[in-house]
Amino acid sequence: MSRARALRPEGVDDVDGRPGVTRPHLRVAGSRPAIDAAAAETAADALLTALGLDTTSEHLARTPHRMAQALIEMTSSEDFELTTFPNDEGYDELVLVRDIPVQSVCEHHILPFTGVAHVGYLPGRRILGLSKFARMVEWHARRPQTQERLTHEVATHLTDALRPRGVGVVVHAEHTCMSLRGAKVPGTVTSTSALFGRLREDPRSRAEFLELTRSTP
Ligand SMILES: Nc1nc2c(ncn2[C@@H]2O[C@H](COP(=O)(O)OP(=O)(O)OP(=O)(O)O)[C@@H](O)[C@H]2O)c(=O)[nH]1
Ligand SMILES: [Zn+2]
Repeated sequence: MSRARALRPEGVDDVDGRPGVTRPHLRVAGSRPAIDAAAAETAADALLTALGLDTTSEHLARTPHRMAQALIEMTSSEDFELTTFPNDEGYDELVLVRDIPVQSVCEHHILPFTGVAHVGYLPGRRILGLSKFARMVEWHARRPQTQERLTHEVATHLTDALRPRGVGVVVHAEHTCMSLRGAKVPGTVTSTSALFGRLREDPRSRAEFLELTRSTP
């Protein structure tokens, strides 16, 4: 099953003949093969055993199952319909949805990173259903990621879907691979941004966007 089909450039592709409703497009890297939950559980059992845990004990008997299910849940996003509307009023100021929760997993350690995303755009011919900003962030976050790629993917997705005059995405997140292990620096926040169009090129729009998205979790 393909995750979704590619959007038409103008972002008015349809789902079941409904104009303005699209589904997320394929990732540049290609769609992911089907998840094998049974194999994941067997592998989790082997990993726990290799770590010296007794998965035959009553306490841990279902831990390989839970572990596999938890990892599947944290790295699987649900498709959604991306509803857009015509910008009949010609609204041309910034639309910004702030503090969207980010829950992702770093692809280097398969450990969570969490924080917030601020997503905004300067509308062109179409506007986006407000709930879809959060769905879009979640869709790109629920897989092994880097924060940079996540930020860029959301900005690209919004650009493809709406062809707006400008797009800006800022993500502030804490990586548990840095806070709980390794460097062990809890409280460090990584900030990333992707700015396209006027939000990148026009100094006033850029400054306004960055000022409004400065806050961290
Ligand atoms: N750029 C980027 N790096 C990340 C992200 N998530 C984790 N990393 C980093 O990926 C790097 C992997 O480096 P390695 O040296 O191979 O891994 P490691 O030996 O576990 O490194 P330490 O974490 O320093 O102990 C680490 O520096 C992580 O902090 C991310 O979203 N973006
Ligand atoms: Zn990591």
